[in-house]
Amino acid sequence: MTEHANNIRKPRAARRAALVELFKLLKLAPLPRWVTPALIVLGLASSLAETVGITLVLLFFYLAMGQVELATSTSGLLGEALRYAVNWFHSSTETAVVLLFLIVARGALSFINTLISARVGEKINEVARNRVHLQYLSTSYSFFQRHDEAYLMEVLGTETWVISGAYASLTRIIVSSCSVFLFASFLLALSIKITVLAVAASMLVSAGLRHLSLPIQQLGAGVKLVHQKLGEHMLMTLQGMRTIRAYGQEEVHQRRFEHASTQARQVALRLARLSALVSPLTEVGYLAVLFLVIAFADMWGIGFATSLTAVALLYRLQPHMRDLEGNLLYMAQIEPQLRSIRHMLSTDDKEYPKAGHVAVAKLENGISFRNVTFRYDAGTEPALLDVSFDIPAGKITALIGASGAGKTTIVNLLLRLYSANEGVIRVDGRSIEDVRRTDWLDMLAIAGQDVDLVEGTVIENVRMAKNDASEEEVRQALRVAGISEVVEALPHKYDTWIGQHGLRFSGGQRQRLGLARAIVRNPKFLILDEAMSALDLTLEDSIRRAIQLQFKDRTLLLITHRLDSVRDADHVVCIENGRVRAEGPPAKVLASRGACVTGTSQDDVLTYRMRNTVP
Ligand SMILES: Nc1ncnc2c1ncn2[C@@H]1O[C@H](COP(=O)(O)OP(=O)(O)OP(=O)(O)O)[C@@H](O)[C@H]1O
Repeated sequence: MTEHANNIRKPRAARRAALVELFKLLKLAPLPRWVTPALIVLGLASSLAETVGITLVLLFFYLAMGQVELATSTSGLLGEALRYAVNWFHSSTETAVVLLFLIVARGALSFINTLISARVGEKINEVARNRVHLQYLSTSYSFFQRHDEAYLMEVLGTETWVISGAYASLTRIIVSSCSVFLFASFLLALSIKITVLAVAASMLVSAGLRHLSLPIQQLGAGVKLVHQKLGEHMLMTLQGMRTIRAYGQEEVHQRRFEHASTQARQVALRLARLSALVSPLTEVGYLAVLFLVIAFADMWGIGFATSLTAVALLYRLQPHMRDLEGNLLYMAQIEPQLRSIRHMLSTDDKEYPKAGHVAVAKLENGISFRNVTFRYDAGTEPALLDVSFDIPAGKITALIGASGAGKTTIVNLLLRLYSANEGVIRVDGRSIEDVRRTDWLDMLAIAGQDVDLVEGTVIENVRMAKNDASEEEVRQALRVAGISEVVEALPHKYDTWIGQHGLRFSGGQRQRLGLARAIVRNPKFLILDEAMSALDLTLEDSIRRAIQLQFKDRTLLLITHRLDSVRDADHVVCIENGRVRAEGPPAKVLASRGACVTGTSQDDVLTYRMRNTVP
């Protein structure tokens, strides 16, 4: 599903919103106080060098042609300045040297400006990227259930890069505005009439050009959506490679990808076409202003030298106006991206797991669920309803029940991926929400039927549970999980690359790697959620016994469909349709009829396994 957070604003509102979003994002990496004034001063200095340069170019030509009187006949304040300059520069060579100096100075100023802007922009990018990543790791787990993976990838992987572009654009807007201001001042110093005419005509051109804003901005939002769609297809191909090939769906997926890819090209092309129009249209518009000024200057009887200076100033003003228009349009275009980064970073609309404050280091009495009700989504049927049961410390508790009964939901609550809507879960008598989350998670480990192996080596995967585990600890954990011989026989042993999702290993081998990961943590509370469902019964028996031996006197929660495992347990809890059906010693629970028994018969085990081992 594609996220639709892209309501289009009016261009002016979008530009303003983009600037507001950018200023809010700039707070992420507070800028040194000198940055903005320095950028403005540099912008002004560079524009001053340019405007003075233009005046000197004219003087250079007048001197070279031996027509110094043209310089002195220029009107207004600029005329005064030229008359003053004539006293300083006696030859065109002297003027050329100063001109060269001004050109070099302008280049140096613009270089420094770009460097500062890039440095600040990249810093903000980095901080924003890190913050978004941290946000992903720290918000509630349900946040991810509500958001599209491709959208999350797009925001973190692509959109955070936009901020430096936005900042560069902002600095260009500052510099161009400084230039426009200085050029306008020089023009004003030359002739008020010409300035009024040029400003009025320029405003008309600018207003016309802004008509391009809305379509460009809409296409900007469109680019964001098609990129996201393309991302979804990429993820589907990479994550579903095995299924796609098993069902011969390559052609269908290629067709869908190509369709999304074509859409991406078309939208990008339309955007490029419109954006490309900005520059020539601006040029034509401002050239029209220039001709208008020439015509009116002639009509008003303004002298040649004054008209020529005005034309030179207006001509050089053009690129700055183009730059200003282009950057304002770019701001409108990237507003949706800036908005989604800010949305992702905002903390007001998100929930965070409670950190808890009570320190815990051991589990002495056990865990109790009391009248716990939990819904994954508000308004839906509860996955657990008024559930009360105990997991005694230092004992093996088997959690049984038919598929969909609510067993994994109980584990999810224990892992604090979610919080109960009603009721309370207690750890040694204290609410699990009050217990310090990090302490609690340090005490437990989980292995499940779906093993979340990550791309990396065997040893890296096992060490995910304990970063500083020694090689000996890893070896021992692999031994208890019954996988050490398999790993030792591999050419690269512990450094074997396990491939995407561990697909270089069989399902049962993957589960045993997951078990080794849980074991290496040496937890006080071990949860095995059908962690051996892909193993043959003999192997499962021997590993289970090895684990029980290693974790003797620790708290074990086994979610299983195996009758033998249930019989071996000290305590059994049977869940049916989100409610506790029975609880007590194995003999008592297994004697009850219904879901508790059908969920654990050997026949069920086989049916279950056949179902789960189909590729
Ligand atoms: N992330 C989720 N969002 C919404 N509903 C969910 C989610 N996970 C599970 N459910 C629903 O909650 C109910 C209990 O699911 P749960 O995974 O706890 O069952 P289970 O007993 O572990 O099943 P199984 O033995 O098949 O793994 C089911 O109706 C399931 O559809």
